[in-house]
Amino acid sequence: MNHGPALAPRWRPLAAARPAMSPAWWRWVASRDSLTRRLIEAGAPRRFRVRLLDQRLGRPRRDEALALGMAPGRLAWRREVALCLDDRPWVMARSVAPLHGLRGQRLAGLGERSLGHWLFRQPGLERGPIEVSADPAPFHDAPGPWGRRSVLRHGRFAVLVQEFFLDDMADDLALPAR
Ligand SMILES: C=C(O[C@@H]1C=C(C(=O)O)C=C[C@H]1O)C(=O)O
Repeated sequence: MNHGPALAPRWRPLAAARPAMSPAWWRWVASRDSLTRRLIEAGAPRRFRVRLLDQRLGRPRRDEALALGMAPGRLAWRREVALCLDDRPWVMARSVAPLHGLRGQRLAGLGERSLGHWLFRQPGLERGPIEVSADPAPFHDAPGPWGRRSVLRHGRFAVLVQEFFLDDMADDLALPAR
């Protein structure tokens, strides 16, 4: 699902996006607990599944490196997934973790298990500020109302999680367009 270099999304603080956001979408975009869990609950009885699209070591995009405070030339672990309900993608997610924090972590073995499922069981997990974009995912061409990103940390481990909600999710849950 990679379409080569795409424009970086323009990110704004969550609060700046609020006036343009419906209360229904605000509840999704501003939530700070596990999105995986929320999708499973909201999607029931549909079956939740993580579809692994790409997972490899590589350089972060420039905007990603900046968000993580890492030098852009350094290697990071990158993972792109579609979070699906009954095989319909509802959210496209791309996660980027600097390699130097990865010691002892077993992310490569995650496969089609949810990153959030593992992450939110880690003690002392902290989530940084959420930023929002109305631009489409730069790694996938399905349209959607909102994207968001934040850095999650525990100990030396940091991961930038970027999640783009798709129009199909809005349709299935009868959410407003924005
Ligand atoms: C960060 C979470 O994990 C979700 C699962 C992901 C994965 O498996 O790669 C990526 C982004 C998430 O939305 C979460 O559940 O909040």
